[in-house]
Amino acid sequence: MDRSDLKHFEVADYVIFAVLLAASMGIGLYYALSGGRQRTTQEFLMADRSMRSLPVSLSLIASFQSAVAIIGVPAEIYAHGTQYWFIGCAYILGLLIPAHVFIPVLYRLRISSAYQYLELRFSKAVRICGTLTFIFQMVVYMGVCVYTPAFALNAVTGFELWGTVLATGLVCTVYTTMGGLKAVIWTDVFQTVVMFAGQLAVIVVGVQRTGGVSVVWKNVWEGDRISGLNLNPDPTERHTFWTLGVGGVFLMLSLYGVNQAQVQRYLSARTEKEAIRSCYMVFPSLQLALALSCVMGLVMYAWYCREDHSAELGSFSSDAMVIYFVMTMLQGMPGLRGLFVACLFSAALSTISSAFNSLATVTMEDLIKPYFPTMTEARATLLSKALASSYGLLCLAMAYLTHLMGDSVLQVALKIFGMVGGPILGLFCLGMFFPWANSIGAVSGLGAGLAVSLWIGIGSIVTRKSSMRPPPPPHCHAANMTFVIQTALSNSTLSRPSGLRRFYSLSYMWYSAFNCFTVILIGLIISFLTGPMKEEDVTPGTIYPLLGKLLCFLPERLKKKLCCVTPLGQTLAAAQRSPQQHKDSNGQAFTEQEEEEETERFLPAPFVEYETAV
Ligand SMILES: CC(C)(CO)[C@@H](O)C(=O)NCCC(=O)O
Ligand code: NA
Repeated sequence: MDRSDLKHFEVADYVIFAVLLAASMGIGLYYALSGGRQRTTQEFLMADRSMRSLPVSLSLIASFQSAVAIIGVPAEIYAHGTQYWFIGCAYILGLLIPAHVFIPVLYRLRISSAYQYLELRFSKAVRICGTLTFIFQMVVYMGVCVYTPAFALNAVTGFELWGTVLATGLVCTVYTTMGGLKAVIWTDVFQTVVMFAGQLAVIVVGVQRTGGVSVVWKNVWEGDRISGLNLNPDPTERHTFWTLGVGGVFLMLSLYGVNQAQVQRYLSARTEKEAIRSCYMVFPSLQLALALSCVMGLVMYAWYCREDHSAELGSFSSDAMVIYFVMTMLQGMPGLRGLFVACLFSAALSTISSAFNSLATVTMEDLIKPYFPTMTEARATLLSKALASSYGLLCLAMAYLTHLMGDSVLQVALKIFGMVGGPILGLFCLGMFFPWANSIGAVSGLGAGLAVSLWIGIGSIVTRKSSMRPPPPPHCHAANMTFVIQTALSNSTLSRPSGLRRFYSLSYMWYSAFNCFTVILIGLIISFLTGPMKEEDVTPGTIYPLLGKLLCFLPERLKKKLCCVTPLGQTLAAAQRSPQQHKDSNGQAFTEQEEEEETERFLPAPFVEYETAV
């Protein structure tokens, strides 16, 4: 196909794309002018804690479903078959655990930033380390998110690369800064719908042009794209049921359990029940999103395996190939190319806006407010807006860094989640599940976890060349044989890595779990060496009695000795009873039902100060 034709967009395409941008800006403007007009940080950063579960759930899936997933997952399926789809299994525990463990603890503490938890449980120093790690994670991830759609579009259609990056960053900065979290959540809802519509359009047109569902199925089956359950226990095998279904749970926990972008949404819900319900509602939408991207990869394979396209596709990375496929497929269908571009940008914008807002929140709540307790609300809000927009500019700079990396974008994003998100998950688990962990243990654990994760991560990049798989086959029947031979050859010539190399070749899907356990292990060892925390020193409400629940068969006395029995409701009641922990203690007993409305009264001392300072 003629390259110039790929660049050809009709009026309808421009209109659809313009509608997306205008609607996003419009929502931002609406929330800038309605409600409290974004004059308090409670509104700007927490949406007045008034959200219902449906918008929150759509916003939750939008946060980590960016153009990386829209392009990267089909590219993965096209090249390596449907094994990646098994990550859907990880969504079950990966959402149930946040809903029933992390949300109850964090929601009842009435915090604004997830990292406030770390101060309550450990100390200021741990909180600051946690916050800085999170900022690092999100800033690097944001770079990948803005860069991906711009790069892929540029490679295929010749769209101006840095112009696209700049436009994404600016539009997003404007509506995020104007409308606060309410605008972020409602634009997410709209953008998620556009995202699904765009993917669906490509699939429907693609199946039809390839010759119907049966032809697609026949081609992908003969091309060996439908992967069975791979139960190989080797942890260096990139995608198996274990790496995806078990390692994936930890990836999901680091994103849906403790990542500020998500925690902030849970906290913006009007009740704890509503927050939990929104987490449940993520499950079907996330499965749908995964299914759409996987099917798109299969349709793409079915289309290209009919004849030899290597001349056409030769120069593209597999990510750019996805865009090339879509643009070819939607040729001559006015509006649909525009819809797909809108889909890519919806995915990117909804992720970046969550990142901006959560970054502004943690910078404000964790790094600025505690040190300027007398700051007026007006000034704090102005500063939050300034922060949201400066992170916007920073993300443009990070896009340039991603430009220099060059791996499959999906792999880059998931590696960032595992390398930096894994240790943060470990820190929260250490605090919530292990009452003995102390502050020194937490800081050393996090430090050790980050060091080990950077070691493996960088080691894997340096030694990567040798472990790369051969490129995907250009067509299914004939070329399939050469593919099999190539794979067999590369497997035999590539002798099993030994020693450090084997360590470096750990599947990136294990990064979250591995780094989480490193933090817990080192954290516990250091805590026991420096004197474990005593139960009475732990701030009530910050421990989830996981061990108590897991060891429910042990006799009560032994469990008490292990100090892991206090259920969450009782710890809150204890906060109320203990005078040095709680200022407005009035000795009144409370029942489970009252808890929801009453938590504010049972806040431990540090909170009462925050809340009154606001
Ligand atoms: C984060 C998961 C695994 C959750 O389903 C998925 O959305 C994904 O693969 N995301 C890739 C990163 C991104 O889309 O930015
Ligand atoms: Na998104």
